[in-house]
Amino acid sequence: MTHPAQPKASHFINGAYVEDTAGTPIPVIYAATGEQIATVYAATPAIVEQALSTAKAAQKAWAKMTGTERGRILRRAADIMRERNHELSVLETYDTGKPLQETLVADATSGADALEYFGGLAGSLTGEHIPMGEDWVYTVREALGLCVGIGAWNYPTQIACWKGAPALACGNSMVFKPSETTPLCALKVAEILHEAGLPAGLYNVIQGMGEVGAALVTDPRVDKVSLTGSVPTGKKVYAAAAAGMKHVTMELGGKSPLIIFDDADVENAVGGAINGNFYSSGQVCSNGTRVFVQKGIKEKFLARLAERTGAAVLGDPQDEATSFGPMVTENQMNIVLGYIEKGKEEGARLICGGKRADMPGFFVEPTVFADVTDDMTIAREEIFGPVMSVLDFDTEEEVIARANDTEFGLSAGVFTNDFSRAHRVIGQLEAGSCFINSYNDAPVEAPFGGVKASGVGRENSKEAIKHFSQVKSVYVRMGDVEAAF
Ligand SMILES: NC(=O)c1ccc[n+]([C@@H]2O[C@H](COP(=O)([O-])OP(=O)(O)OC[C@H]3O[C@@H](n4cnc5c(N)ncnc54)[C@H](O)[C@@H]3O)[C@@H](O)[C@H]2O)c1
Ligand SMILES: NCCCC=O
Repeated sequence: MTHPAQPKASHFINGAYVEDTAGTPIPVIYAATGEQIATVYAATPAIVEQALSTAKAAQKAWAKMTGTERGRILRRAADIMRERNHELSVLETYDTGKPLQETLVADATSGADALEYFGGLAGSLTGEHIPMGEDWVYTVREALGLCVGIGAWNYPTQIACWKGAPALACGNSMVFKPSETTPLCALKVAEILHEAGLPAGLYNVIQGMGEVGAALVTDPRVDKVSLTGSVPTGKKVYAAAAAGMKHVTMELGGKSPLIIFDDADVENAVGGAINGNFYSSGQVCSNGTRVFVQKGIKEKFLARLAERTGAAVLGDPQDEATSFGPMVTENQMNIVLGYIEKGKEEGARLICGGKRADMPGFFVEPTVFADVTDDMTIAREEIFGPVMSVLDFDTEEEVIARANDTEFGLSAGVFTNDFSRAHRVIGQLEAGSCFINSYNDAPVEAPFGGVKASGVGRENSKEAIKHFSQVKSVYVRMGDVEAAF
């Protein structure tokens, strides 16, 4: 019998599902059991062409509609997503393995927030009037044209919406390629947008691996590329986009610092460290995986952390009582287990976890290492799994320098009851998305993105509008034109 997660077809183009079984088959594996639950096919060159030409053709009429008309469709799509939250969350759980307890509150709901927020902004995208004596300049905020979105596998619904909603609000069209690991959820986003009244051709989803992504990025009809992925992929995609002088947004990886001072509320700091390391089984780009703890509270912090981590419920992700799911794939599990072995070999002290869980599926126990030093592999490389490194520090000055000593700069957090110190420290941290006495909040109203190797541009908030539109300026002369001859 066909699994309920099997989509009607692999691609969604020009307002309808499209299949082309000549493409490479992509198995969809449910991470909690290892069972194949669906198959999609990578886009053939014919499918890539169909998606790009349809998106190119549809965009101009969409940009001519008023922002209010465009926004109404996005807000309708948000309402449908909220009505279907349970069904979409179950699918997200099949796609990623993340527990339903999480997907019910963090995925379709976050996608709906983006559609609602950018739908609300669409009618207010105006230019300005600049007086120049009796002459004047006016500016117009215009769409970029045809945008490509390429997604990572940890938040397939959210990424499809975080890119699609601002792109469409500004009058662009989009071809979105989900990660080949989680190809299912973006198709539902496309289906819902069209059900809400989006004209055909404006939001298309095609499947495939890196080659399909590369074919999209290098196509001369494409005006903008927004990638969520790793730093190595980001470097390739950014270079390819630059060759065609395209706009980019790069949402990439991180190895973010979370700094806990002696005066912090220990219970809150432990909660922040758990949210910043074990949510989505550690598969979150902004995770604060280098937890710097001031020596005075180190042992108290570790004891409470081990106790609370021991309360994680590993199990069937579709059971709402489960609070901790598997790694997305067997490969990702093996990468994470490899890092855990490295941590042990390099002399970090294992506080809890440290191995594959004894159950079916790709589960790795939530793992905490203490006495981690800055040079250890687990403190330098992005693991993208449930492995927390706890490092000691003495002074504020020292911890700021060590926190910044990385190529990455996505996020950073500080826990302290001294608010002058909190702002002083955050002000010196090289990171794009920061937290004080909290960790990993990502509301649509706040800009999200990194500095240094972690990325270029911002998603969410009014900032995202700047990255999906451009400004035309028009000088208007009211008098005669003077010329030299
Ligand atoms: N900053 C953020 O917002 C954010 C959010 C989620 C994940 N991430 C990062 O994503 C990474 C994990 O996701 P992943 O393993 O799917 O990343 P990845 O870099 O392997 O792949 C990302 C996407 O890029 C595509 N791709 C690969 N090569 C390409 C090429 N040459 N041209 C065009 N597209 C290409 C892949 O098919 C996939 O869809 C982590 O590093 C994580 O930190 C960042
Ligand atoms: N909820 C924000 C997740 C973004 C990165 O993985």
